[in-house]
Amino acid sequence: MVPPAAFPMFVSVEDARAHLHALLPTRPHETLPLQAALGRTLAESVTARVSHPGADNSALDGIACREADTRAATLETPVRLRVVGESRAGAAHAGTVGPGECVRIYTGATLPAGAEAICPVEQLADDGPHHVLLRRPARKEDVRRAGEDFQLGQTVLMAGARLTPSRLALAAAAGHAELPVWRPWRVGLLSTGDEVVAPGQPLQAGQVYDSNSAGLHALLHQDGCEVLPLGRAPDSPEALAAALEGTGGVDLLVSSGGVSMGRYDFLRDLLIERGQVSFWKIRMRPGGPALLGTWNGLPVLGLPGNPVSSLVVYSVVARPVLTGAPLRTVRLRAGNAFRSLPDRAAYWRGVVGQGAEGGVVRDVGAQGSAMLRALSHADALVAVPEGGSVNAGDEVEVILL
Ligand SMILES: Nc1nc2c(c(=O)[nH]1)N[C@H]1C(S)=C(S)[C@@H](COP(=O)(O)OP(=O)(O)OC[C@H]3O[C@@H](n4cnc5c(N)ncnc54)[C@H](O)[C@@H]3O)O[C@H]1N2
Ligand code: MOO
Repeated sequence: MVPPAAFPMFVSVEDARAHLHALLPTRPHETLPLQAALGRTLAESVTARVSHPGADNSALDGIACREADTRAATLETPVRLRVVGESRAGAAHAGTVGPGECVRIYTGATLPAGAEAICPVEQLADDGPHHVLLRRPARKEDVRRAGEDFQLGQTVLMAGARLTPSRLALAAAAGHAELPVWRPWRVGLLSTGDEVVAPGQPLQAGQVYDSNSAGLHALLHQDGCEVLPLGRAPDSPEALAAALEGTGGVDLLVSSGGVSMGRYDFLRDLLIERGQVSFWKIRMRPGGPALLGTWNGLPVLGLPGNPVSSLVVYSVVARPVLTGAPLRTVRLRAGNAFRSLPDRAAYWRGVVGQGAEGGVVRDVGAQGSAMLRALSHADALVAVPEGGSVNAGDEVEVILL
């Protein structure tokens, strides 16, 4: 009888993510000024310290007045109003606007008491020094209401949000000069294999250039991680163990290669025999052989060596865990048939386009695990659940890359 494995095997994609999440340490917060926080993840929700706008104000340069006074205004029969003052951004008119009166007002300036509508300068003509003629009615829609964007005390950004330029602008408008963010994940990145050579070096027969480091480094960087490149380790248990020891305090080591069924797949042996394994093999294709475990307390995500597989497993399993945000998915019509095996979810490399009835996704052609050129054309992964089969024209779940 074959003894049961001492660790989970053939886990689902969801379980693989949960295992990775469970292995990662808790990170400290830090507080950063807005200009340093781009791309970081908020550690606490942000509440507004002011309302925005702070008061009813004008969306246009023009005059503010009582709307009812101006309803009859046309080009031929303009309405005449008396100008009783001026309201500028930062210097509001103190008085009240009465019937038949208006104040000159500028974009962003507080609406004076009594006025509730705006007529822009393009629709005005001066009629002597103290009067204006309106060629059309003033409109309430051109008043920006106090708090219409957000209100004092309202939560404007949720913990876990990735800080984009527009979110930094929002935080500033809400009165925050600095924000609490998580320290970025520190990730060591290692390629394994005797045959793997740094690009730019001469290539001997049987060798391949290290594409995994280039692709994974870029993905990690895009996801806000601090990457420590550890280069390449040959297929020897000693060299691999030395590489695992030399990671200098990273939160996670991401490696590629050496996790499948071969005799020289030593990363697998090291973690199984001398480390701890959280799981080996994921019910997904490509990327099935991936392995997760720890080496002296260091979490190690062993991605498969095949170039497409390593990038796809990272994107599907590791990305949502490291960013703390769900993958961006859409449902689109399939431009061709997609299927999966009974016991594996499939992630087809696809390209999103426009069909007669809206968005459509087609496969990029070559789906082999070493076909990087086809992957480079893909902007999406078509996710087909285990045992699934999708016909052209059906709706399918699409992960945007
Ligand atoms: N008998 C079986 N063989 C294989 C299975 C299996 O289930 N049974 N699984 C296959 C699948 S699926 C994959 S994926 C690969 C994964 O293998 P490893 O993770 O052990 O990776 P290696 O054997 O080290 O390399 C595989 C392939 O990838 C190339 N490679 C490796 N590292 C890099 C790199 N940094 N840059 C570019 N290319 C790289 C390597 O040269 C090999 O061609 O196993 C299958 N086999
Ligand atoms: O992950 Mo292997 O992904 O099918 O080549």
